[in-house]
Amino acid sequence: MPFALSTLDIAVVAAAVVATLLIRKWTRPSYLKNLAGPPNESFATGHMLQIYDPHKFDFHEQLVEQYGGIVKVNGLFGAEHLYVSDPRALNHIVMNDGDIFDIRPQTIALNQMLFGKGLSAVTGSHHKKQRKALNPIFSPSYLAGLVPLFYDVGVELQDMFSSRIGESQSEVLDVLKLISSASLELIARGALGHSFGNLEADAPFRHAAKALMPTLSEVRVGLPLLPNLMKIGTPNFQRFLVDIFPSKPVQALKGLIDTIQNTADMMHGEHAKKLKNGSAADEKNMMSLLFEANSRASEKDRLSKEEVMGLMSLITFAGLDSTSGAITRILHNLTEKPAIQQRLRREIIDSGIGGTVPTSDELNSLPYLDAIIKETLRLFPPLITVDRVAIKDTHIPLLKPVRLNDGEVTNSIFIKKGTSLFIGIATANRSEDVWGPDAKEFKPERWLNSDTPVADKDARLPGVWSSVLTFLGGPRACIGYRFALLEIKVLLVRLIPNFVFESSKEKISWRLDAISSPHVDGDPNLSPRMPLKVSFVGNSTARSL
Ligand code: HEM
Repeated sequence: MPFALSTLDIAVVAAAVVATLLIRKWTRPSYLKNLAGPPNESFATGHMLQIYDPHKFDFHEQLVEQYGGIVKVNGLFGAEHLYVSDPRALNHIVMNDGDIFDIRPQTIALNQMLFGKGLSAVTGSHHKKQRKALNPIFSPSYLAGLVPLFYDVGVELQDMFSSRIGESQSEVLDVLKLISSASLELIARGALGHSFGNLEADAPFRHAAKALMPTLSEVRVGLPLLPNLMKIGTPNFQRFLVDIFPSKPVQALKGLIDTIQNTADMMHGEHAKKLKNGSAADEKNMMSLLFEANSRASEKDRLSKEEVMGLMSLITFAGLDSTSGAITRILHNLTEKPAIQQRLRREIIDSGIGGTVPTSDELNSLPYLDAIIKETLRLFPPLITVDRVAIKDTHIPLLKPVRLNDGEVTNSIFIKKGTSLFIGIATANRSEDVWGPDAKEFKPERWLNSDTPVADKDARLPGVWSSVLTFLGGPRACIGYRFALLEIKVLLVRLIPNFVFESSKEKISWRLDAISSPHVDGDPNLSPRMPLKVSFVGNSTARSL
């Protein structure tokens, strides 16, 4: 008789996993009981529903305002976590003790399930090996050579805007949709050496890319159980469990993962073929260089096929919604501040940059554009928190002492191995201790006078870029931040001098999911959208700028 599991069997396994978790939590005394934090409202969900509530950034801000730069919050079934935004503590967690605070097993399991064995699903020496292999292809000099390729996509995007507006001179367009297709094509051509055709071509991978984040939002509640469930049986058995799991979003996710993995497999095949027939060296894209270097690497440094495929999928998805969301956020912000939009347009037009293929130095020579990007990404980081777990006991110092529940004031906290924490990227980026009393205001000018306009040098954040935490810092800093900045600049340099962006009648709210995305208020559809009124910059306007 073939082996088969009923829904009841699955429920029993899930209940056993939950019971094990509960017993572990109940029998372990809390060493954090003296640290202040909000009262626990639910034993089952702790503060997780508030922390992950995509509409409640207020909760994050209140944590910091009420309890300070390090706060105890509750996780599922009585678990305790820390929420950290104190700059000195963050320097330790992200930089000095960067190897002690790594990604949590849940997150690693999820990343591995989605993208395979790329950077964000590996730790320790595997992680170091992959970073070493990727550093050359994310270097400023290599990326500078990709600008013409980025520029071609920028021109295609501009054409797409123009054709949509057509004769009418102005039209409400879903700006996010257009920018996302440009972003995907830009990663495909620049990073993967592949093209999904013109920006509007229909491709299964395009659908998967668009659907992944909304589908993940639907299954998010079950994700903390993932690492335990992934320990059950062989990969084939786990696959079987997923196949029979009676849930529409889980089945949708399975289909998306298959598309992602099949596409990575297909691209791996294309590159391996080019390497074999000697044409890889003629290609100008990041993966060709990686394949070539990997073929020459010593056995100890060489990446396996599984790792390379994992990296291809990860790079595509890590760079997609984050960067297209960032560009869309910049445009949204500019609709609310027409004078700033006008001043930016004038800077780009007067510089003459963008009419022909710019160099990366030219793109970096526009101070107001730079300031707007920095200020938008500081105030609105696409990832508002990331999570970590301490893999050793350690102490972390604080810039601002906190008062413990017993009344004592302390300027350092002991952290025990196994403690999970949230790094408050957005709360640190908006901290008055770091940026001064106007920290929460949108003021691009603050960047015109200084590269690091912090109020207190000791309060500098450990960010890899401009002392903001948006791309994190330390061993797990975003490896693609220069790619993202170049992409943002190339696309804005094509769009801003040619189009005026204004609000449409629809009200937009940003959902703070794993990656923030814009949604139309009252829209029952979970898919993100950003309708904006877009008009041609008239000749008279251009002259008057
Ligand atoms: C505005 C755009 C972007 C933002 C805000 C952003 C932000 C981040 C952050 C905060 C992390 C750390 C996540 C963690 O450790 O939990 C990260 C990691 C990563 N990012 Fe980005 N990213 C952006 C664009 C890109 C692009 C364009 C690429 C690739 C082309 C990319 C590739 C990666 C990769 C591979 C990692 C994993 C690094 C590691 O674990 O060592 N990102 N990113």
